[in-house]
Amino acid sequence: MDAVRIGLVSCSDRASSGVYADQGLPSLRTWLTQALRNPVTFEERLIPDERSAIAATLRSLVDEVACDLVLTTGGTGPAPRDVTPDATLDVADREMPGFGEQMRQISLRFVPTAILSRQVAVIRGRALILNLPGQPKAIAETLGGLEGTPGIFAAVPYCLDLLGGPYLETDATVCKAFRPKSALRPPAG
Ligand SMILES: Nc1ncnc2c1ncn2[C@@H]1O[C@H](COP(=O)(O)OP(=O)(O)OP(=O)(O)O)[C@@H](O)[C@H]1O
Ligand SMILES: Nc1nc2c(c(=O)[nH]1)N[C@H]1C(S)=C(S)[C@@H](COP(=O)(O)O)O[C@H]1N2
Repeated sequence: MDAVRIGLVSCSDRASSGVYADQGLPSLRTWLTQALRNPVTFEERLIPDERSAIAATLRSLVDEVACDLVLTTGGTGPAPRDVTPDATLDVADREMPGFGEQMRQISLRFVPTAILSRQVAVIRGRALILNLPGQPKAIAETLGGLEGTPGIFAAVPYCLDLLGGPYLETDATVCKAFRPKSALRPPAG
């Protein structure tokens, strides 16, 4: 099975300064560890809501650390210090608007304020970068979806195929990934 390197970035002034314990990185790591069958190396960063620091972290994770996928959490709202989507667009080669659209649709089933998230997804080089909201419970909600509505992670494996990345295999009880039949490989033992 292909090895995969995943960058996790928690953008939070209060968690990064120790006001509260960060729950963003553990929530991301837990969900991905349960969902993926591939051997995964996580690269974790906890940083304040500073646009230049977030952009530099994303560039480093993709260009130097060679992450195939990067997920951020936090800083997607309208408050002045919520700048994660802006920093993500700063490092983008191309936008993938479907991810943000689908996340807001899913989140609306949980909170009416879901539309306040400006979250984006972009491609940089051969990597996919996804913004998730800061509420720790929003991570499982948006990645995994809910009854009848697939979460956004269902589309990530095929997206990485198309970018020339590793072939991701998921545990279907956590996340049923979709690929066209022509892109399917026989399941690895
Ligand atoms: N990394 C995190 N770890 C734990 N809880 C968090 C984290 N980020 C957000 N939260 C929780 O979600 C709530 C809403 O998140 P939001 O991103 O609006 O935080 P914030 O008010 O911008 O502050 P900060 O950026 O300092 O976390 C916070 O009040 C906090 O309870
Ligand atoms: N699934 C989910 N999405 C959510 C939320 C949530 O609790 N669950 N909170 C919303 C709220 S209240 C805000 S302000 C935006 C932005 O949050 P952020 O600044 O923490 O990224 O995400 C929204 N999306």
